[in-house]
Amino acid sequence: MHLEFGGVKAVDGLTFAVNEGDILSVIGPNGAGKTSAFNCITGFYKPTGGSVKLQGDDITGLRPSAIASRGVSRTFQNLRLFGELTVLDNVRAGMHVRLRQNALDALLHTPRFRRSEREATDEANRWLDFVGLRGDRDAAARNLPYGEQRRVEIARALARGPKLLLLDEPAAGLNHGEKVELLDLLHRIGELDVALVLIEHDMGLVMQVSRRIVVLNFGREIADGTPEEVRRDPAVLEAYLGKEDDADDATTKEMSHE
Ligand SMILES: Nc1ncnc2c1ncn2[C@@H]1O[C@H](COP(=O)(O)OP(=O)(O)OP(=O)(O)O)[C@@H](O)[C@H]1O
Repeated sequence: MHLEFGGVKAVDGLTFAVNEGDILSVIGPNGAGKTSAFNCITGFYKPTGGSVKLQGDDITGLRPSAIASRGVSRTFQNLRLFGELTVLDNVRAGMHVRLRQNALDALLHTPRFRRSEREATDEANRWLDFVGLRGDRDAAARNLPYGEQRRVEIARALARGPKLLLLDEPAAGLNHGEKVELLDLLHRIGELDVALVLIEHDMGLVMQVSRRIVVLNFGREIADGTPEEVRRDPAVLEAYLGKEDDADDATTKEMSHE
């Protein structure tokens, strides 16, 4: 995949494949092109080269809503909940992509519509249980603490029933306890029929949760391997430390404390 803004190569030849049950992290220094890659996959940007395939179908350059309805869900680096809506409504909003309710049923509040609304509420509650939400589900989303809002965002993305789930810096802004809970949640998502891709700066979390890691630097893929392989890769050490000759231990420490 390639993406250029003017002369800037934001993504310069990234290739990876993920399968259901995979947990893949995309890491790299600030500005490496991670979010740009997510934006290409989800249709927010149109790649200037290459292609994005979902279960064999070419989805390159489709509109974000078309890509979402084919089973690609994401969260954002900065939360994008509907702040005025309740927590439950935020998650139910995620589900309408696939419920395809009939407008006439909705207008007339037919029994079929009421039943489908009840089922949607039950399912939204199950996803909120799954992500471990503790806060009030009938409160406006913006009134929840930050860490809880992040859980709601993940619940909303899961409620869409994705085949591919992209989480952009899910640990950002979380405290230690919340990160421990996130790690557990990510492992449980890994047991669903979902291909999970994370962008994450918290190297402790990345090393513990990922089955595979792709490393980007200046838009280029410089490594792709298991956490152990990537941790020892000289090109990765150089990208993070700016030089190659440091002892492994120093780098490992640096990466895990970022
Ligand atoms: N809309 C845009 N217009 C022009 N340049 C952009 C745009 N979005 C990103 N870039 C540039 O593309 C490059 C990659 O940015 P990107 O945000 O994808 O990096 P990142 O790896 O996600 O960084 P971070 O870890 O800081 O979020 C950077 O040089 C950035 O300045």
